[in-house]
Amino acid sequence: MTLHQNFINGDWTGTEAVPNFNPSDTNDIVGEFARGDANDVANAVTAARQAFVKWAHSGPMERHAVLRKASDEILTRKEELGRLLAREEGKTLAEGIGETVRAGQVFDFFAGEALRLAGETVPSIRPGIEVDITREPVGVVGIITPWNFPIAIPAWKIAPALCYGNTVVFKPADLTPGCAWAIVDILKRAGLPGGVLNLVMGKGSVVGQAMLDHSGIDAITFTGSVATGKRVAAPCAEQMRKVQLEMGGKNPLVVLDDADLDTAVECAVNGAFFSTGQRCTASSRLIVTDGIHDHFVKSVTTRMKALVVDNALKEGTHIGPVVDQNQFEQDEKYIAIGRDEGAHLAFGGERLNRETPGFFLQPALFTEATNEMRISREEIFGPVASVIRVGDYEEALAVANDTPFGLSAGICTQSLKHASHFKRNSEAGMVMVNLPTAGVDFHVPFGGRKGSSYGPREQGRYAREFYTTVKTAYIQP
Ligand SMILES: NC(=O)C1=CN([C@@H]2O[C@H](COP(=O)(O)OP(=O)(O)OC[C@H]3O[C@@H](n4cnc5c(N)ncnc54)[C@H](OP(=O)(O)O)[C@@H]3O)[C@@H](O)[C@H]2O)C=CC1
Ligand SMILES: O=C(O)CCC(=O)C(=O)O
Repeated sequence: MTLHQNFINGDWTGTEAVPNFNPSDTNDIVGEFARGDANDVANAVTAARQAFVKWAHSGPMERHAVLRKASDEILTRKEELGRLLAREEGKTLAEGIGETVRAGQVFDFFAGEALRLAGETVPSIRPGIEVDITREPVGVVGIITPWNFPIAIPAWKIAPALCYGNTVVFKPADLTPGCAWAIVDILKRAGLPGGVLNLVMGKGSVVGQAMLDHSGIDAITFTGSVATGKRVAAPCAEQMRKVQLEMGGKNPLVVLDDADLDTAVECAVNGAFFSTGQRCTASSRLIVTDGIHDHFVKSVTTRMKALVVDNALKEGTHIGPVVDQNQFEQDEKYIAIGRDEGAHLAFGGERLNRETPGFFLQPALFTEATNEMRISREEIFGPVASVIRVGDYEEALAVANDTPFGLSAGICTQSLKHASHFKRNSEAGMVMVNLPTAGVDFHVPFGGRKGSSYGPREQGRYAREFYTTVKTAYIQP
């Protein structure tokens, strides 16, 4: 089996390798991937610092060309890369291809942005002086990504980093190195100079920690759990470097009496269970008013019974496996906690046996849940959702906002008054009306409030707030 090596200073390197398993079929080894260490991180940082001198001053056309070529190749190979994604992460093939397309679109967007770099000239308050405001790259950016969007999240961090003239040390999740390796290989062949993008695969506790400890990294962008996010933030504050954290969610979907039932059910099922519920934007709290509650629960349950949970690569599968044994145990643990707390397991929650040995879990729906229960407050990150019954819109809004998180929030209603009020008063970074809480556009800001996010927004033009630093120059000609 081919060894997929790390990529440092323009060279493939590394001999120690570990197999990467398919969560739909643990007999299937996706590939052998190198595991780096602190020494590799040090070499990658040195290479990135050296390459920064030139890349920071590269012209917009050079950056545009590389990003554009990468986009073209990702889109051309979307079936193959989507299959790799589904095989290593467990999303269905359709979801894997969809995410690959999203990654291609992100590179295309930032290829365009590279041609739109601009500054401002403003008159000074002092006569005869000119003031220029320009943006410069931050330097060497450390990128640490999770397993749940193994091609889209690396894309929406790497593309803006390169677009704005930064160089990169990239550590993907240990569970999903295949997509990360493919993106780096594509960018190398797209003409990126050596050292501009360095890939160090391996464990967070080793490679990620070495990145946090290395003073040669100027900024760190991270997506993952709250616990790790806090570990990333602390040394960044200590060393006064820029940090951007995208973490968990406990996203509410409010369903009001006047909602269109079919729309509400689709939003709930898609938001809560698609991608096996492994999305930080998943709707894990379904907050439903009294009048529609019983119809809603019945219809969601009926819809859940029709979901096919099976091998991610099999045609007809709606829900793939949980990503690995650890996550499976976490999901099972929370299902037990929900029962112990007194919520009613209305459907699902059991392990499923399929033709291939994988981590298949029947999506679970709790009813009679309260917002105080741990299943309503802590991120489970699996196909588990709870229905919380409320009396009216005001109570629904209060419950929706009563959470340590604030990433995405949704409402299903036909009332413009309630939709507008919710849009204004929801304490979340993203609000959806008659749409699932998960599934976002690639060209607009992504991020949340409270415990969900820290630092500037990701994606779209707003990404430049993190990947650039502003310089104000005063000139007396
Ligand atoms: N909100 C979100 O988007 C996501 C949330 N999660 C949540 O996190 C839980 C655990 O998933 P997991 O992937 O382990 O999430 P983590 O937060 O542990 O991992 C995210 C990334 O951080 C790395 N990392 C881990 N420890 C350190 C460290 N000490 N220093 C620097 N980097 C580190 C990981 O490396 P490694 O390769 O070793 O994992 C991975 O690349 C999930 O059950 C879920 O609740 C997970 C993924 C995404
Ligand atoms: O819902 C989406 O489209 C994106 C979700 C995401 O980025 C995440 O789960 O980390």
